[in-house]
Amino acid sequence: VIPGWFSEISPMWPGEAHSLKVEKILFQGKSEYQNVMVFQSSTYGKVLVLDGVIQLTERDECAYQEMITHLPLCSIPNPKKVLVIGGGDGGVLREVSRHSSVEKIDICEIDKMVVDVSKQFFPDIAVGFDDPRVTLHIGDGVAFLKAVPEGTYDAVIVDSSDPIGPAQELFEKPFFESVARALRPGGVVCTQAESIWLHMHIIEDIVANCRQIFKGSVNYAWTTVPTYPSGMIGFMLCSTEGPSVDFKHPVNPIDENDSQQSTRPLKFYNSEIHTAAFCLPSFAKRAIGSK
Ligand SMILES: NCCCCCc1nc2ccccc2[nH]1
Repeated sequence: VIPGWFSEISPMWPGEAHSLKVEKILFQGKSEYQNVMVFQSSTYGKVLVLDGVIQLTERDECAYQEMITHLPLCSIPNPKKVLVIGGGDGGVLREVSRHSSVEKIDICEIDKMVVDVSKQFFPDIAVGFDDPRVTLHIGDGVAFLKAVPEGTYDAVIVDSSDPIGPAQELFEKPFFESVARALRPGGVVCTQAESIWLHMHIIEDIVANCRQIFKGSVNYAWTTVPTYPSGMIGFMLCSTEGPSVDFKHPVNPIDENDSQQSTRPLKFYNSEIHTAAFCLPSFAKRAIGSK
């Protein structure tokens, strides 16, 4: 351990560790589910850490939040009802609320401490909770989805941490089946789907499960996030049987004159990077291969 530095050491990425210079530790706590820490970094703003794993930094969270939200929502013509599983920091809610067609946003986050800490230390991210369309449920997303009537949502966004910890079940087949049941025909899901550099086997298993469960499109996309291990993270984009969805070509662009564009313009997402996100290096195309 180097004094004044935080290193992200984990058995999920053996032999490597991204480090950030620490100015000051702002919060340390233990919730029912995990250790929670916030620190002021020297160059990436404030940082949220759960069980020693970096979840977001103020400087690069836009890349993750904007892509995980707009890749699905810009791929269908008129999203009305959206469910967020995880996402307790509020960043996905902030991005979903840019879509004026959306009438209802449900969010199910298991750890209340994540919500409270985000509101206290990351107000520009937790601003998402202020939207009147949002209903917050504190609980397990697996149980929440079992109680949801069939065909309720146009889109589900699974903004989870990694498979080791509270989010483990969100990477397993039964959960994907319950997501498919909760979506309307031609509905879409976007999940946090790890890195092709670190977790290709996990991704292959997820893709195989999704190909069995989602009879529409199944695509892997990715974005760069400097403070995530390997500097990138991927997304699984799937649609249910019904009106076809071409994830690679946004049919529902963010309307430029939407209220937030003037006060809070998009920092990362645009329609070109939407399409580019689905381009994969050859080793990943071979392993994931979509027709
Ligand atoms: N090693 C990559 C981790 C990716 C984390 C993404 C993430 N981490 C979260 C924590 C709380 C709420 C929503 C979150 N979304």
